[in-house]
Amino acid sequence: MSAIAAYYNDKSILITGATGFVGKVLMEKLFRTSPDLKVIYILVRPKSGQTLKQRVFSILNSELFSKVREIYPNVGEKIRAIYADLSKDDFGISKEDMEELLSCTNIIFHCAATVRFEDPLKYAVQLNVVATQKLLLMASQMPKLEAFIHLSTAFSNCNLKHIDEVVYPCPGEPKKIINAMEWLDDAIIKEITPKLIGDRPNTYIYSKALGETVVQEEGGKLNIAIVRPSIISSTWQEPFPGWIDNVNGPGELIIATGKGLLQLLTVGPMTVVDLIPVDTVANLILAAGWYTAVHRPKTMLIYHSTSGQLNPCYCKKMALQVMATLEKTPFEKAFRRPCTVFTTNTIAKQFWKAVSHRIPAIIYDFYLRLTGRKPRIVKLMNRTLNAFSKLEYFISQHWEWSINNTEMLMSQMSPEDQRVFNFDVRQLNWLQYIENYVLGLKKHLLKEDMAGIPEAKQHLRRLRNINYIFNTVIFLIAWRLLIARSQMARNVWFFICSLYNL
Ligand SMILES: CCCCCCCCCCCCCCCC(=O)SCCNC(=O)CCNC(=O)[C@H](O)C(C)(C)COP(=O)(O)OP(=O)(O)OC[C@H]1O[C@@H](n2cnc3c(N)ncnc32)[C@H](O)[C@@H]1OP(=O)(O)O
Ligand SMILES: NC(=O)C1=CN([C@@H]2O[C@H](COP(=O)(O)OP(=O)(O)OC[C@H]3O[C@@H](n4cnc5c(N)ncnc54)[C@H](OP(=O)(O)O)[C@@H]3O)[C@@H](O)[C@H]2O)C=CC1
Repeated sequence: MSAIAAYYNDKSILITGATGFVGKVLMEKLFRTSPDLKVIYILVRPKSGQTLKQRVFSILNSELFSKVREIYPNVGEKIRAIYADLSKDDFGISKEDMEELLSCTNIIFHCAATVRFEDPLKYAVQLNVVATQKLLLMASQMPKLEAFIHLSTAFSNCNLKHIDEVVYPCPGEPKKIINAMEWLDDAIIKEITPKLIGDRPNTYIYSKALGETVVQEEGGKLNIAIVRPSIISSTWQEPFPGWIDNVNGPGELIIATGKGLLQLLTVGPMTVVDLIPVDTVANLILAAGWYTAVHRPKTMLIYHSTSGQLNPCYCKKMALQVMATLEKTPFEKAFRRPCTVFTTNTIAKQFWKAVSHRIPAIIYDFYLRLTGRKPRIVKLMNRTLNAFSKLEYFISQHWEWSINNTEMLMSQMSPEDQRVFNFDVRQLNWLQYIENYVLGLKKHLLKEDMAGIPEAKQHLRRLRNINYIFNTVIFLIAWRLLIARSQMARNVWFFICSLYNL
């Protein structure tokens, strides 16, 4: 049997962020590989009118958990959902729940965070720094704790081009920043945010970097490891290929491309996009938890969960595969036919943004107004272009991450562990993976049925015809105006007419 799977059997595991993208996959894998684990405590808040119980119920009844339900129909009995809001002082956890957590927890996986790039700095610090600090304090009072795994991001030091497995100094001492966030006025915080975050692109990345410093400085005698994934994407293999329920990052751009909203990609032919499948990340987290608890390394280890070093995914190749998949299995109700222009030129980019994005959106909204409907495309286009400009940072540059610790971890695992908790991305076939990713977005996120494909194709054919007609009309108008103004154009026109005896 796998030593890692055996390790988690009989353990009480605390997961924060278990309702999120990574947390769900982590929990699913734990139940599937270590069904004899004692309990998984999850810190959850009520959300969108759903109680804790309803949230857990909908996760356990989702497609992601279908294999777990087969193996283990009463899986719900092993989950203890504990009310907690990490943005509150003491997380709002009741005294009894806190006592149980402190006395029973063996391992903590800290996945919760706010991942929105542009949250106000105060909120990002509250969630990604202060909550981490409080969780460390809780952990220090847990007598049975064996390991604390903190999830950060590979981009926490994206101001550097080569990133080692160390915690780098961050502008601003966490304690001072936390203090300042408590008493400074929101308007002042907003004003000083660009100065504070310095050469990091947004408040999310900055707060994750600060969070790492807190882990290093305040981890004390705890047995800690940090896992830094790059751009987390749909599942590669487990529990089945292509699962995703999150629109963050590439998903947002692929959907916008499939719906014909985004027709531009600012990448060169050799630009690498550092994708890492979510099941690979979960496997690495579990392996790191086992290694930290069992081998107790003397210093805190940082593991990069990235793909670029071992098996790079070239952005242009990826985009072409996205387009090829969309050709076979288009998304429904597209605004325009999917099409991508590749450029790295700033002027060309602005031109395409205006000509193939904003102008068609304005025309379509005008048409909606004329037909008595509510205009909505300009707003959607602005959102898409805004999201694109925020994500562009991560595809227009290149980073290198050291993977010594990750490789060391793999070498410490038995062949059986390497198979069950596989995070070796060298085995990944990107073309097949991207196809499954696009299909996964269609199925699990957009909830589109494969039976709707003929209708979606028909819709795209209509859009193509409208496009032809539109382009012909524009060409004729432009030509007519040119003939009216230029003798040369008139001569060319008469020449063409004489050729055809018109
Ligand atoms: C061919 C392709 C190749 C791809 C090539 C791969 C490139 C791939 C690069 C990725 C690179 C990431 C690398 C990060 C690495 C970490 O560690 S990041 C962790 C993950 N976090 C993220 O990815 C978060 C990124 N997103 C954000 O922070 C925010 O969405 C943005 C981009 C700043 C935009 O913020 P915003 O303008 O405030 O918009 P937001 O509040 O998100 O949306 C408002 C509403 O508009 C909707 N909306 C937003 N955008 C859209 C849209 N495009 N369409 C429709 N509705 C939309 C929302 O659903 C929302 O609706 P409600 O929920 O209010 O009903
Ligand atoms: N996604 C990515 O591409 C990457 C993510 N990461 C890191 O991985 C981790 C997980 O990210 P991911 O799963 O994608 O993020 P999600 O946004 O999907 O999940 C975030 C989780 O944090 C929880 N959470 C947020 N705020 C609170 C709060 N106030 N109280 C309690 N819980 C809260 C959410 O709960 P709720 O459901 O209630 O909102 C959710 O469970 C994060 O630490 C992130 O920084 C690193 C690199 C890339």
